Amino acid sequence: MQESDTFYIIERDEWKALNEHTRLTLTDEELESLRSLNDRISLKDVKEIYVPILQVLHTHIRYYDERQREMKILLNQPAKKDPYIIGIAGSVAVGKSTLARLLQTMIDRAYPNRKVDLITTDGFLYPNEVLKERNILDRKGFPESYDMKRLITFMGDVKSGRRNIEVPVYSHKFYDIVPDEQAVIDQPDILIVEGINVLQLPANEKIFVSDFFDFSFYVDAEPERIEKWYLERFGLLLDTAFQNPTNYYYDVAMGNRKEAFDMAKEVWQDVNLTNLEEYILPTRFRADMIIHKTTDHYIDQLLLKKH
Ligand SMILES: Nc1ncnc2c1ncn2[C@@H]1O[C@H](COP(=O)(O)OP(=O)(O)O)[C@@H](O)[C@H]1O
Ligand SMILES: CC(C)(COP(=O)(O)O)[C@@H](O)C(=O)NCCC(=O)O
Repeated sequence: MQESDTFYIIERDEWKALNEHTRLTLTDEELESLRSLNDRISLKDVKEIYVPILQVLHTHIRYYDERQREMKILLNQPAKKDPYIIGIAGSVAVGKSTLARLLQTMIDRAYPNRKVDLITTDGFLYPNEVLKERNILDRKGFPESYDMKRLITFMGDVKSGRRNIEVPVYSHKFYDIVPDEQAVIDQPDILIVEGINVLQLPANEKIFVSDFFDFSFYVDAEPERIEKWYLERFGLLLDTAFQNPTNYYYDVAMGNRKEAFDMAKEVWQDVNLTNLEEYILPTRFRADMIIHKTTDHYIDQLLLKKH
């Protein structure tokens, strides 16, 4: 196994060998139901990559529980457990939400008595109306397009066990925050927080979102590959959700297909790639684990923080 000062650098073959030591197993039916989350996730990946990831998380969660228990005794505090928070960062279209849903399902299976919730930080984007007012509608996803103060307050509220916390909901279909709709987070035992910005330092705040993370992932790939996945997803949406007359991209879907893809390529180049290079990639080494993907989402290497 190779290593740098801060990371173990583990090639796929070495990583999958770890599965031989893991006590966590999944039945064939469980594996099959995980795949139904995204029919392109291979069962081989679940066995070779995600089960050992779960084992790493399991080790961390066990020590977290133990430390919490001892600290509460030391401080004479009631024996209540603070939620364990997992962050997932990476570019737009790199596969964060797919990983988040997969981990949520797997953790749910591994800890049947714990409540595992998932939120995405796009709910903390300012509504389009505010972005327009500030003249930054074309900067959606950049640091200034998020209400970071609200996100950080949310993180503190979850950690301190507040009940029924309301979180705004973003719709990719409407390309905007959905008015009058809220997701409710109510004292989860484990919370997964997924978003391009979760390892960033907010401009006007003194603390990081990641100060609240107990473990964090960064999903990594070469930008040319991510662009391909972005365009593939765009093509899929052109044929489905965008066909709905209420969709933000309805006119694009009804128009010329080549022009639609030209527009998507421009958005990738000017918005998402620029954001990746300037603001997302620099946060990569803050993660506890970096999952590196190559062609067709094939995971070829994992980096695990040593300390
Ligand atoms: N492990 C994977 N295997 C196959 N396809 C994947 C995988 N992860 C993501 N994808 C596909 O890549 C695209 C982007 O994934 P998504 O999870 O929506 O990314 P993000 O949340 O980072 O924007 C989607 O079309 C998704 O189906
Ligand atoms: C809402 C987002 C900023 C967040 O992306 P996500 O983390 O959900 O992949 C992104 O999907 C987005 O809308 N970017 C703006 C440019 C575009 O239309 O792709």
